[in-house]
Amino acid sequence: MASVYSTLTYWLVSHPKIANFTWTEGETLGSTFFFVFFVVSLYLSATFILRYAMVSLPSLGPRILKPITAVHSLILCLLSLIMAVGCTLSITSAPTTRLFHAICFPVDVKPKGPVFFWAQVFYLSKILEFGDTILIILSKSFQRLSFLHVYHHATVLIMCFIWLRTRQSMFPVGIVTNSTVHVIMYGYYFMCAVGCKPRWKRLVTDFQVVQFVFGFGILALMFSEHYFGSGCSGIWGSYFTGVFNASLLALFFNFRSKNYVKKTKPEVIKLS
Ligand SMILES: CC(C)(COP(=O)(O)OP(=O)(O)OC[C@H]1O[C@@H](n2cnc3c(N)ncnc32)[C@H](O)[C@@H]1OP(=O)(O)O)[C@@H](O)C(=O)NCCC(=O)NCCSC(=O)CC(=O)O
Repeated sequence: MASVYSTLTYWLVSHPKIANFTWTEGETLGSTFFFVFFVVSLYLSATFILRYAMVSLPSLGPRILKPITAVHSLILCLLSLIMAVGCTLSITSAPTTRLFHAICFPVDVKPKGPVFFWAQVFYLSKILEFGDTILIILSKSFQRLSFLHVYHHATVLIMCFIWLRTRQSMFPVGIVTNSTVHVIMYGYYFMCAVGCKPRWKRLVTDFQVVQFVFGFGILALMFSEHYFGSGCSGIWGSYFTGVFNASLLALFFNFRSKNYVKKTKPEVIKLS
């Protein structure tokens, strides 16, 4: 057990590429406002154009699409697992006095080291998640191309860029919780794609809702430390995350009530 822990810690935290990672605006891959603007615009316009082009084009068919969808979901499931473990170890293997940094970075924090490395991987993984949208469109499951889906995929990339750009406190906890939820979510999608649709779809949605509620708890802790304690880095980024979190919570409550809450039929009053 100890050797598994030390091997994982070496490959996911202490490896020189991770330990010496520095996020530098304009130098690190995807680290400019232009990049984010370009990628998000490309995503939105490609989604819009493909969506309408596919109306008159034939669907690729499940024999081609299902294996691609399965591989895509499996890759994201495994990548999410690696990010969840990597970021957790990066937080916990730091000296105990720095554990609180997972919630509140000092105001003069430098964007380097393992936690920032995992934030960069997490940020780039959000571009890989755009594949979900392409697969939905190619399969012509247009009812699944919801506002929630497109809004989430586009805005989450902007949020991750802001995390890095503002050295935003709290993002390590965000990476661990979201990656953990995505292990379950992409596991669910993988099983759907290989033809064994799980019965625990509702549980996936509930985990997603819990992560947003939990996010508010952490946000409150961070704000209290920022305004009544020694101060935390990236406070304006935290406001963005808070608003995004609230909008997703509202959209997921709506999704939940539409998908799982049983509709009771109005009682028929018998007139005798
Ligand atoms: C249970 C959910 C995860 C998914 O709900 P859905 O209604 O979309 O689920 P569903 O049962 O229709 O999905 C099954 C279908 O998805 C296909 N499928 C498989 N892999 C996929 C992938 N990587 N992307 C998109 N679709 C995929 C399967 O082949 C199957 O098709 P077939 O039915 O033909 O066999 C839910 O909680 C949810 O998140 N709903 C919002 C919709 C959404 O886009 N979520 C992801 C981004 S939001 C997010 O990610 C928030 C977060 O950060 O936690």
